[in-house]
Formats: sequence, C-alpha cells, structure tokens
Amino acid sequence: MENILIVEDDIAFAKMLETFLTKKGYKITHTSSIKNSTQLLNNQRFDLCLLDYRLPDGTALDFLQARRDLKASLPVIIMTAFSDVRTVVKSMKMGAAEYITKPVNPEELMMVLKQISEQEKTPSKTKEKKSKSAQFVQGKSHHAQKLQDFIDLVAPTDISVIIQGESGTGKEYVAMKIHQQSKRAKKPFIPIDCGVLSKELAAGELFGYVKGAFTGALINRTGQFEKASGGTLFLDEIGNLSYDVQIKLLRALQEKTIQPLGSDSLIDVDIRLIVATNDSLTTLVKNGVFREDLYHRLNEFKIEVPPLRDRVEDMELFINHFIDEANKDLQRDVQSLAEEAMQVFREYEWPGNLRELRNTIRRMVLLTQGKIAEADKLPSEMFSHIRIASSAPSGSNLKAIQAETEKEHIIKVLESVQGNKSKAARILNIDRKTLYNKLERYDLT
Ligand SMILES: Nc1ncnc2c1ncn2[C@@H]1O[C@H](COP(=O)(O)OP(=O)(O)OP(=O)(O)O)[C@@H](O)[C@H]1O
Repeated sequence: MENILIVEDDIAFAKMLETFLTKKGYKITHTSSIKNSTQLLNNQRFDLCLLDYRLPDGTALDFLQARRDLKASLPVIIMTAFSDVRTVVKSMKMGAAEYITKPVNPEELMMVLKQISEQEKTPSKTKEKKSKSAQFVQGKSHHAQKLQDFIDLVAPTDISVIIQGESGTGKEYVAMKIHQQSKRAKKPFIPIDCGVLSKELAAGELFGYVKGAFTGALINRTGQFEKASGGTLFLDEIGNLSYDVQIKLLRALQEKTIQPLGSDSLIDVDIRLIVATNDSLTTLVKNGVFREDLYHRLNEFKIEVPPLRDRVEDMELFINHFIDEANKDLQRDVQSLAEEAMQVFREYEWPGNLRELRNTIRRMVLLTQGKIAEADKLPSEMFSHIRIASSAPSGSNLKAIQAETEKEHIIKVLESVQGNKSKAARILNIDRKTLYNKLERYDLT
C-alpha cells in the first residue's frame, strides 16, 4: 500500500498529514474537493483514501457513491469530527473501511493503516480468517440471552435469516456465529458487503461470469454463490442490491441453481443465506426499492441485534475483550479503565455501537503506557455527548429532569397496574420493547 489520496479541505491539517505520511514512505496526492477527488480516482490508481467527512462540495457519502459508480475498490478511511460520528457510521454501510476521529493521532492512523493493509493482502480470505479466529462475546443481559437463544434455535437449520440492527451492533458477528454453530461450519462463510457493489458489478460478483460476457470480462470468474456452496453466504446491506439483482437472487434461492453472466449452463449451488440490514426491509418494500417476493423468501427468521445503549450490562465484558485485543495488537498492558471513564461509557449513547466502543478503547489503550486507561484519553467531546448522567444534580440539567419525570411516571403507572408491563405499555402509549428498554435504563428491572 503506497499511494494514498488525501481528500481534506483543511489545508494545514492536510499538509501535516502529507509530511508525516511521506516520512513513513507513502506517496501522497492531496485534493480538497469531491469533484477533484473523483477526477483523480478516474485517472489514477490509489491504494487507499483518507477522506474528510465534510467537504466544501459534499460529504464522504458523495465520494463513496462516486467510488461505487467508478467501480473503484480502494479502501476509504473517513476522518471525522467527533460530533459527526453518528452520521459517519452511516458511511460504513456505503463501504468505508474504517473511521477515525479528529484530532487524528499519528500513532492511531498508523495502526489503522497497518490493519487495512493486512486485510488488503488477503482480500478474499480476510473475513473467512476472521470467522475462524474472532471471539464472539456473548454478554449476560437479557438482550444477549435472547440473542443467543435465537442463534441456538436457528443455527442447526438451513432457513434464511434476516439480521436487523443499527450499524456496528455486531450483525456480521451474529451471522458468523450462526454459521459456526451450524452443520455447515467446516465449509466457507463468505461475507459480501452489498454496500460497495456497483449495480453492474453485483451480478458478476454473486453469480460469476464467463469470458466476454461484458466489456472487461477478460477471464471466466466464479461467483460467490458457487464459492460458498456447502457453506453460508452472508449478504450485508442487502437493501443496496438493485432490483435486477434481486430478481436473480430470488431465482437462485428458489431453484438452487445459478447461471453465470454470459453462460448457458446452470450450476447447482447449496448455500444457506443470511442477510443483514440497517434499514427496515419492510419499509424498503413499502417504498418499492425492495422486492416483496424476495423479502418473503428471506424472511424465514428475523433476528434483531440490540444497540449497545440498550445492553449496558454487557458493556464491561465487551470493554475487557476489546482491551485484551488492543493490548495484543499494540503491545500494551492495560488492565482496566478508570472509574470516571467507565461512568462516561455507561452514559454515552454509542451511535456507532460495538464498532465505536472497540475504536474508542483501541485509542485509549494506544495512548496509555500504564495499567489503567484514564478518562483524559477519551475525546473531550464525548463528555458533552453523554446522556442523562445518573449523578447529575436534578434541577440543573434538563435531560436529567426529563428522565427523572419519566422514571417517576413509569413507576406510578406500573404500580397502578400491579406491575403488568403490557398494560403499562398500553397506558404509556409505547410498545413493550420500548418499555423494557426504559426499565433497564432506569434500573427498574
Ligand atoms: N459478539 C461480539 N463479540 C466480540 N466483538 C464483537 C461482537 N459483535 C461485534 N463485535 C465487534 O464490533 C465490530 C462491528 O461488528 P460487525 O461488523 O459484526 O457489525 P455490523 O452490525 O455487521 O456492522 P455494519 O452495520 O457496519 O455492517 C466487529 O469488528 C467486532 O470488533
């Protein structure tokens, strides 16, 4: 990985990055707008792009769209202000490889570059490798238990599964776990990120093609359906597949055969399909972007992966796991987080879920020389984003007052219906799930 494209309109910062990375042996090209960057992408080959989230003529999402249209496959690292993390996690579903928060720490940047360069060396195997070595942390909250029950239930079968959840909640990990617990475990688990596939590329990638099928098809290529035969195919961000490809996918599932582009022959395939989505597929069906017949074919079993903020009880397990992982990768010996940092972690909303937690911990571990990672290693903006601090003096903080009022009201209603949660939810005009989330958040379980 040598050629890096930096797209950044803060010239001083870009210059600093350029100097630093040139010293590290990279060849840097810098531009400060989406328009110029897409022109560059069209004419030159880059190994990686460091992309500012907000640019004068658009956002990272526009760049990612252009990258997809140009069928460029370079990995993209988004550099973002902390306040944009919530939005940036959306770009992960358009295929950004990673994000880092500003101010960018040089060591952190090098760590991410190394990580991505290793993944790129074995592009097709990386995720399979991850499936073999990645440790699945189960958690102990009732959400975690329910999730594991669903996995246990569905894993031994061959039925299709839709995994739904916010970005970074661990949908791919759940898919891997299902595969590992299934009778297909010894066969391949192939994850495909549909978010990065252009319309034209998707059918070829999934079903393969023969030489001459279209301009640029210089050799025969085996599709992922065939490669995954006997095992599990995981289609992440399935909502991004075009209507045409959805038809082909439905046919492949119904007939258990595929037809590579440009070929007359049908190939038998035996795969188990697991798909994931951030968006509700039913909404996509309603909006006419997702085929209803395919939705019904896929919807044999649905698993909802909860956001991290709803499983605070599991946080400590994940924190310890990510500390261990980071210690190994970064040669550190951090044993725990300081209590103040734990407090912030418990109260923060975690819009990027487990991915954000992992990244935050890696950064803290990287910056910690001793055994305890202190709260001053956290991005300072995180403190202003924490939700209702339980210790916040009521009367001084609007969120805390609202929370206290809500909590008191829930207690009152629960008392009036002798603890019957269904009745309470009806009176409160919220669904049962929301009520359970609130009970957990306010420690009323
Ligand atoms: N059960 C788990 N045990 C350990 N680590 C996990 C687990 N689930 C998720 N992670 C961590 O969180 C990261 C994000 O998980 P994953 O890629 O599965 O999320 P996702 O929901 O598929 O994300 P996206 O919506 O962006 O596709 C992983 O790289 C891993 O580090």
